Amino acid sequence: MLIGVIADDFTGGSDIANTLAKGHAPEGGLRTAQYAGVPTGSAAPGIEAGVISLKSRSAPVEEAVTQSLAALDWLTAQGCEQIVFKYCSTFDSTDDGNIGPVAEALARALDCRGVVVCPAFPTAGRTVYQGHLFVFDRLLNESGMQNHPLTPMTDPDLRRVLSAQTSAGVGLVPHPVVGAGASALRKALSDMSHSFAVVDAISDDALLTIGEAVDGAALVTGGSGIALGLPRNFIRAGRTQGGKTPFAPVKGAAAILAGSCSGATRGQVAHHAARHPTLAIDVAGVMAGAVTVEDVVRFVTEHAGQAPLVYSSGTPEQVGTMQSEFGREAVSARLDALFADTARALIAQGYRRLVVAGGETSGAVAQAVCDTLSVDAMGIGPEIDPGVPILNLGDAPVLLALKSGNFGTPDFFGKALAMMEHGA
Ligand SMILES: Nc1ncnc2c1ncn2[C@@H]1O[C@H](COP(=O)(O)OP(=O)(O)O)[C@@H](O)[C@H]1O
Ligand SMILES: O=C(O)[C@@H](O)C(=O)COP(=O)(O)O
Repeated sequence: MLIGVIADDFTGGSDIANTLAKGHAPEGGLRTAQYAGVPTGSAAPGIEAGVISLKSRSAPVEEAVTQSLAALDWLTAQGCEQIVFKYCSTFDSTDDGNIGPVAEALARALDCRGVVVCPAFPTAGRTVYQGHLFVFDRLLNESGMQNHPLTPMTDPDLRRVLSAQTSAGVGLVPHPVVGAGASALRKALSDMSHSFAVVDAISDDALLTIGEAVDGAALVTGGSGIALGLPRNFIRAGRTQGGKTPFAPVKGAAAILAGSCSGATRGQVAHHAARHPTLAIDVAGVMAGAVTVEDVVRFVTEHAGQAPLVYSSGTPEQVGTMQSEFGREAVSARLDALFADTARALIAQGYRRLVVAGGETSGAVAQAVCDTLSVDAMGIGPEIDPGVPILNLGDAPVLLALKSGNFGTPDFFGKALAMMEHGA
């Protein structure tokens, strides 16, 4: 294995696995696998990039650090020469962490300084300029992310956000230096006295420059965009040939599960609900024990073949009401468990295609599917929308799409199921 990724959630893991598998034309990508948690055995032969997806984004700090270091150990044991710490392109974190503490622990373990911090993903509208994170034309704190149920982002200055999470120093490599090319950037990084360098990137060209500049660096951190230029370093050095991963479409029972409350998901829910059977979960009913897994599974199976959707997604006001009544963690834990148990039951009944919206939700569902099928590795298929590939699991196989809350066009759910059935 050449590149090892530690992703702080499952949608983020499939986002960067997609980037590594696709690579950049003309070279193509690496043979990539995504893992649900730290695998117990060794990687399958021939895997060149391994992405370990953790559920560490909103875990307690110590747990996030421990999980990440365990992931580092496994990836190092597989021979990885470069480690990427993948966090969200909207830098989702709390005041305590976990981006700062995890990045600091990895930098210490790998003895690195001037480590790149760059969540930019221009294709999805995320750019970094003068150390500030934009989502399309809005600063992060005005993008909707200030209302996130678990990790509200209220400051767009990444230096300030990261500095609040770690005692390690945070510097900036501004746009003009990146624009001057890979050698100038490499020099700026090696001259950096701080542990971390927030690096501006407002285009894919900037990400490719960063990729070239970090050739040989033991640790890089960022969103999925940071991986854009990494496969070609290994391909150009003759370490691998690169190319495209083959994919076999799957017919069979399908369902859509949405626990994300992000703006894009709520639009996708409205779009799909106007055309297909849809169950809006009564969140207070779930908390009171009045709405059960059996109710949800019954709804899905009664509408088999009609692309049924089950969602808990609510507006910031609805989320706020539930959280103040029942507690933030308690609501999330109950809903995540409801979706996971639903997925477990559906897979046991032979469902072959699941589309899931939301990072926490996807983590819970993908883990349940992996457990049910007794697998921990997922193959990477074609990209449905930027940052969201089809994943394949097990021998049958089962296909999954793990959609980040804010990704995808309004017709994403139907498009994902169609692509799973007919191919790209
Ligand atoms: N109606 C709701 N009220 C409160 N919390 C909710 C509601 N619906 C979902 N949640 C919780 O909000 C969190 C959304 O996070 P996530 O699944 O990561 O979505 P995103 O990708 O949009 O961040 C989940 O933990 C989910 O269980
Ligand atoms: O970088 C991104 O935006 C995504 O890969 C990601 O991490 C999404 O997280 P969720 O919004 O929680 O799904």
